Amino acid sequence: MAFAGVTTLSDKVLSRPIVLNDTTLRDGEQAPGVAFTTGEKVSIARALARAGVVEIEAGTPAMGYEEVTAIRAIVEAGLPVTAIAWCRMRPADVDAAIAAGVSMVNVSIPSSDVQIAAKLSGGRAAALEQVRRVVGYARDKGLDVAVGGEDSSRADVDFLVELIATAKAAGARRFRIADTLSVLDPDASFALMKALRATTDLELEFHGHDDLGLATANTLAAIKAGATHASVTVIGLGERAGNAPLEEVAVALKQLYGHDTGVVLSELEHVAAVVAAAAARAIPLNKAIVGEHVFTHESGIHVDGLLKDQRTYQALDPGLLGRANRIVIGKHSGLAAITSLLSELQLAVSAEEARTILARVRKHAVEHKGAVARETVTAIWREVHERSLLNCA
Ligand SMILES: CC(=O)SCCNC(=O)CCNC(=O)[C@H](O)C(C)(C)COP(=O)(O)OP(=O)(O)OC[C@H]1O[C@@H](n2cnc3c(N)ncnc32)[C@H](O)[C@@H]1OP(=O)(O)O
Ligand SMILES: O=C(O)CCC(=O)C(=O)O
Repeated sequence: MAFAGVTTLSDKVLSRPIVLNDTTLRDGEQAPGVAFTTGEKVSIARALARAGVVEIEAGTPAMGYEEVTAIRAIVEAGLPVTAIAWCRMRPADVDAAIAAGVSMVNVSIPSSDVQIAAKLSGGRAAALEQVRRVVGYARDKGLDVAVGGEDSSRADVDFLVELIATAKAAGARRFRIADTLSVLDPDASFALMKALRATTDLELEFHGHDDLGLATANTLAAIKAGATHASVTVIGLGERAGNAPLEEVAVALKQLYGHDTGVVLSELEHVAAVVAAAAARAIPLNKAIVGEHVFTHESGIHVDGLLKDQRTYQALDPGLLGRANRIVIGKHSGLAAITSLLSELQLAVSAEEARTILARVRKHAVEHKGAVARETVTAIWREVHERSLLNCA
């Protein structure tokens, strides 16, 4: 069966590698009330590695001994991932990252004037000096360095260009453009990334938040404009409304643009379950890609179409994700769904009986709020069928 995608990017854009940096264990854990044990952190890292994720932001060593120990346990698990530690722009944070055993740090610097004024002393010039000093310090210690531009989307663009150039001159390999407060839409994400891409050959990572429900769209736009890396979290776990979900970005890149990030799409449901359990968060039934209901159909017109040709109402192949279509019976069912189910159950039904059964099914769905179980449909069929046999006798 062929499932149609809409390819809007040229092969040239897609042929470069796009790396997803999963920050479930850092920004994801910053979600209110979420607190992973060391065991849970290692299990999540394992599930991510099994899913083909090659970079993870493993935590914030400056938090102290427990966090350093957890990050070290991930590093020592020997997984095929680069574990990155998140640090403030301070040598002491870099020392804590070294104690955690990582080979790469993301050292973060406030980049908007409002954050620089509130969180650092000395203004833009001091921020640039701090980048020179701390990036240089980390490089001298043998670490790979990414610089995180916190609140980049509210920063003055000329200053951002200066910050990126300073990071590069100090030895950083990557700069992260963070839409910390979700002030961008996809057009603005594209324009910002394109403008910055034109100024540097550093790796550029886009870090999108979902306060307006635009994190995935913004991330895709930034990738189209030249981002080499994208921050993601499993089920979008993260500060406030969360981050761009790993499963959405990986599947959208594959489905829309045919781009393979190396993420094993059939593992996404499992990794989502591992993270949801550790975070004590339920996955919404309609959560894109991994929600229980995203391949479930009830409406009569849709089910009739699907029974005739799956392409009518299914663009994303559930098989790509190791999942399958499901049809449920409910208030919105039509005759095609009812007769198809009864035929599958090998229960004979006349056209008139099917109409009566459908009316009873609808009433049951309204009275009991929810899909109507097969056993209930069978019981309704029995009553209706026996009554029509009696009427014929
Ligand atoms: C947008 C983001 O996601 S940013 C990442 C947020 N992550 C976290 O906060 C992780 C969890 N945080 C923590 O455990 C603690 O806040 C710690 C261990 C990091 C720091 O704890 P504390 O020393 O008690 O400081 P506290 O949290 O009260 O304040 C943060 C300090 O870091 C400073 N700071 C904030 N960002 C940066 C930065 N990028 N570079 C340097 N300093 C910074 C603040 O100005 C403040 O400094 P001050 O204490 O001199 O006023
Ligand atoms: O500075 C960074 O590394 C980004 C931090 C972050 O999580 C954010 O800004 O949303």
